[in-house]
Amino acid sequence: MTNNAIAFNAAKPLDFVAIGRLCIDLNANEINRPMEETITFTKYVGGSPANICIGMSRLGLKTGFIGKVANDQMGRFITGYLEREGIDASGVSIDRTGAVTGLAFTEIKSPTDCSILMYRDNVADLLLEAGEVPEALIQGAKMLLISGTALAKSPSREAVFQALEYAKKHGAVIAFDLDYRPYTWTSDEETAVYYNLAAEKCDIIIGTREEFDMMERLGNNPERDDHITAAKWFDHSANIVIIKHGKDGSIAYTKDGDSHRARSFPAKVVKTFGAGDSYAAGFLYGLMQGWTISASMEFGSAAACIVISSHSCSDAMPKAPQVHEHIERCLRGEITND
Ligand SMILES: Nc1ncnc2c1ncn2[C@@H]1O[C@H](COP(=O)(O)OP(=O)(O)O)[C@@H](O)[C@H]1O
Ligand SMILES: O=C(O)C[C@@H](O)[C@H](O)C(=O)COP(=O)(O)O
Repeated sequence: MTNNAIAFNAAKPLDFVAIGRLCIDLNANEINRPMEETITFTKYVGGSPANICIGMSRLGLKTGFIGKVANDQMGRFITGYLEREGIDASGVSIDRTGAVTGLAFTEIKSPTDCSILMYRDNVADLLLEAGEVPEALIQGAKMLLISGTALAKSPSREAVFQALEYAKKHGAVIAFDLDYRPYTWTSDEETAVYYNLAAEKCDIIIGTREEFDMMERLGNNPERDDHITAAKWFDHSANIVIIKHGKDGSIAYTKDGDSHRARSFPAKVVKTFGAGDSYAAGFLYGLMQGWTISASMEFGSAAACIVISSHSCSDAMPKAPQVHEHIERCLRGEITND
């Protein structure tokens, strides 16, 4: 059960470092209601790359984070949480300009009808500068994860490209979770340009069908064919491209011409957000254990299933035995859909 698609440098002390947004999720307590009627929320650390990093740490890996937080109670809540989770937060800078922490208010109208109301004016995470990216942290890491939202604005855009350069220089495997959030971007053309420029440098690219559509702008792939989508990236740096299809599962393509499908597991869904982050954490963890692509995808799908059956994203990230047990229980037919 080994994978030959990606080789990690075992001599490096840190398994995984992520760069990008650190935010707050305020998840509705009164579920199955529109936001207009929601009164109370529970606060969690959020932001897609933060969730993935927390997931990797919970699974037992040595992790670090590179980002920027507001110089206030929210910023300190985030860094305190990262440290308690065992994440090296030495790469997290503190804003000195009066910027604020991004907030994501989640609306849970039904298990399938969820949306997020984002407050992202003057947010600290997009102010991370290239000069604040610690080369030593990336040099010491087996894998770097980047996330698309950090490309939306300067200076965090340049910070991501700086991190990519350090990762290339020091031989870290680069994973890209597309994490496309339209509200952060101003033009479709600009979005596609920067996503494509970053993706060219990455070994592993993970995104939903819709996210890849945004990058292709349907130009050469009007049928939205997953294989055509993936093939393009093998002419650049990619070894693995994963296209996610929500409840319909996911498909991975590898540079050697193989493809692997993963089904989703049955779930008692509370809300759908957090699926992608937990899937990425579980999948990348599996790869780092040397598992096959299929076994890693199965593990990611089960981790996603656990998180969407819970109220939070970050706080619900499972430990490895919990994911294995979940797979066993699903295989025994003990967990069914709603
Ligand atoms: N309703 C669901 N039931 C069970 N698993 C799901 C469901 N939605 C998503 N998943 C799992 O999470 C993975 C990622 O979800 P997806 O919705 O494609 O990503 P994102 O959250 O980034 O939009 C899927 O491949 C699947 O394994
Ligand atoms: O990424 C954010 O800013 C919000 C997240 O913390 C949020 O909980 C979420 O949307 C998770 O995203 P997904 O895993 O892609 O569904």
